[in-house]
Amino acid sequence: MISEPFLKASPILSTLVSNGHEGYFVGGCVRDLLLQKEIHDIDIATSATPNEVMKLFNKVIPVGIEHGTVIVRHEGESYEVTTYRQDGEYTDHRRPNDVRFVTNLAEDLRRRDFTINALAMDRKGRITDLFHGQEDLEKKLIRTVGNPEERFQEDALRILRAVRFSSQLGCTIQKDTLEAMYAIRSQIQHLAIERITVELTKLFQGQHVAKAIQYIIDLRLDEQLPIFQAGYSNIFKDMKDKIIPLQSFAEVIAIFHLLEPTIKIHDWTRNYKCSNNIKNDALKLINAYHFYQSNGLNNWLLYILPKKLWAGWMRTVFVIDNTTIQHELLQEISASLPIQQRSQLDLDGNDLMDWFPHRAKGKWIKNILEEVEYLVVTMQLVNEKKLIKEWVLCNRQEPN
Ligand SMILES: Nc1ccn([C@@H]2O[C@H](COP(=O)(O)OP(=O)(O)OP(=O)(O)O)[C@@H](O)[C@H]2O)c(=O)n1
Ligand SMILES: [Mg+2]
Repeated sequence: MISEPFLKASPILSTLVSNGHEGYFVGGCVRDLLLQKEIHDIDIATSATPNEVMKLFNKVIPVGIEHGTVIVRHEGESYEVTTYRQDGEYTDHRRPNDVRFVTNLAEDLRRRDFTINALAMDRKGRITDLFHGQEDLEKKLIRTVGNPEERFQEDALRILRAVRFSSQLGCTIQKDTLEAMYAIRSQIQHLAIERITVELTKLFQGQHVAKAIQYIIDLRLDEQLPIFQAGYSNIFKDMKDKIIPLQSFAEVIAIFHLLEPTIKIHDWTRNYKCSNNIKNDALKLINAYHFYQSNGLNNWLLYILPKKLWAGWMRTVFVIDNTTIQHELLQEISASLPIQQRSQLDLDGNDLMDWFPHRAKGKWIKNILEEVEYLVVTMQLVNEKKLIKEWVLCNRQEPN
């Protein structure tokens, strides 16, 4: 029953227990174990106070003592060990205002969002399930622990989490939970945007993303999100029947933009506070998509599209055009490219200045380099300095 990552973490529970405290694996890791899904992080709940936890373990990082969380490092892994607690209200929509430590597991589980996330497991693999979480997992049902309105008022991110879990697990959202989500939905506007972006990323990665998008439309959740708020309800509706699981938020943005070209990539990345990596990847996906639209699959496309974006680009083309592109074809074209990057060109700025000694440095150098690069990549010119020189001297006597 207990799988490898739990075995690796179980000495932490043993240390807690042998020192007179309680310790359990809790939340998402127990849910994912029961679903036989890959476990990414293991969280531990304990009756020990943060100070007690810090005394018991050698390597600790006090990340959020006021919220009861200490990271314990063990055999190269990090584990969040959190004292049993009840959250106060989240008036800033990021963290609870105050946290009250409690002494028993039941009270800690009661403050959690959904029954499927309110499961605990001891080091022997025995499950504590006070709210029929296992039954709901089997029925694939998302249901809040206790009063749904209270749970969503405490943290409106849970509204998006419910939809995200429906995408990841294929769950249906229980009726009362769904009604509360609809009633409380305007609170989403006050959430920190970074938290929303994380949820949307996970939502689009889920195998059942189409189901999640239907919930977004039915509950009109998009009206609470940046940009969509301004009345772009077409975007989710347009993608509903075509969407497939996406890997990165760059693909999500690229698809949003292709469905609503009046909104630029940088509007999405600014509003959703994306990293430069996401922004650059989204721009590359879009450039490659437009180039493909006008020219089809050719050398230049493969030259401008980094290999790490191939899969995302193929998904983008599939969602927008319903066209499947064979990976082997991309592989074949890429392998046949005469150069992979500008530095492999048998020409640089110094060559050009030698060939045109009377011309002042200027934009013409960049223009010729780009032109030659395109000709070489598309096999219209051989990548040999002698031949490139001939071409340049014949064709580019006039500065441009
Ligand atoms: N707004 C939230 C966020 C988290 N939790 C509780 O804290 C646990 C851990 O939170 P987190 O790691 O953020 O989510 P997971 O459910 O573990 O999902 P993931 O697989 O994305 O980590 C959840 O299972 C849930 O019990 C909650 O009640 N309310
Ligand atoms: Mg987790």
